[in-house]
Amino acid sequence: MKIVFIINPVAGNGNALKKWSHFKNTISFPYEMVLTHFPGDATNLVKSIKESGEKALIIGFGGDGTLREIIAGAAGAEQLMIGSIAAGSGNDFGRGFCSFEDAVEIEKFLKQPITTKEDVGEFHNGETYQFVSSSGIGFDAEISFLVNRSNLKKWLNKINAGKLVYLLYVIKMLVRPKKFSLIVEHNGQKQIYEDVWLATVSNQPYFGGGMKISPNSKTDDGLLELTVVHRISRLKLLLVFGTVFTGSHTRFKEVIQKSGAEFRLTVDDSIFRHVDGDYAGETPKDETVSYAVSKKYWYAVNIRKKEEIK
Ligand SMILES: Nc1ncnc2c1ncn2[C@@H]1O[C@H](COP(=O)(O)OP(=O)(O)OP(=O)(O)O)[C@@H](O)[C@H]1O
Repeated sequence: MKIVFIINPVAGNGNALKKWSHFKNTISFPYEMVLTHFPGDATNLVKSIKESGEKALIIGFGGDGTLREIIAGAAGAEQLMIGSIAAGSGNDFGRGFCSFEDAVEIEKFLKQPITTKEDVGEFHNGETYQFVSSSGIGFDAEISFLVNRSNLKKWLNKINAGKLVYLLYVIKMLVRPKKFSLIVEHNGQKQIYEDVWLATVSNQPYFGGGMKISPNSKTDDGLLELTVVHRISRLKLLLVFGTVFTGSHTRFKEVIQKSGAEFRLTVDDSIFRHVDGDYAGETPKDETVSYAVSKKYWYAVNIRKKEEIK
């Protein structure tokens, strides 16, 4: 079996490359490494490994966007195992799935490779978008968009305070929110929510660098969870924001959670959208977008017992 590291040199605002330059000196097994050159490159790289039919352990060296692209390329291939070394900014992938700590852990895994068959979410809107952790519209997506293109993020990352930037944009957005009406079609029922701040569809609990937005999500149950936050005052939203790190925000009546294999969402305005924290355009006004579990699975490295991961 070949081992391929895919390194996103811009992940973690360039810290991934620095981390790799140290990490590679600790590897004592044969491997291949490849750098990504542009957004979407990781998907193409993995697709070409998939087409070769060769058995491989692919280790994403980056953040959530890198892992999403790798898994989009690997989905459906039984001969590919996917692992990661957290080298991005938020690194929620490693909170919901297994992530290698160091080269020694990879070596241990290679002696007895155990994998878990995992879900991937997808939605269609002109093209198909895959998401591994979550995809959302509204407040959170607009913040992701602003955070990711922020010079402040780069500067704060240099002093290891990158997470602060998220909080700063939450405050900025509270002053000028763009709320919307949302129609949710789910399990044969249709519900309308007014004054919606955000709607997020999750495959795993974590989002936004450690926020437990969807505490009941499981990565291999064939289900996705929808979280809607609506009809809430700015002050209470801040309170809810403070509880999302522990997952206790779900007790507020303004936070709706539903579980299912498919959600059809329609909004009354053009609203910012993200996939795994990366900007993914705007969801169109009055056009229904279906979010569902893909028919294709992927195989995650399982370096602990399943009970310990969940
Ligand atoms: N060579 C490259 N140049 C520019 N962008 C790239 C390149 N390679 C990959 N990308 C893009 O970089 C984006 C950001 O990467 P990634 O999400 O892994 O890091 P991050 O944003 O720092 O971490 P996190 O998502 O965990 O906060 C990815 O969505 C990917 O499309």
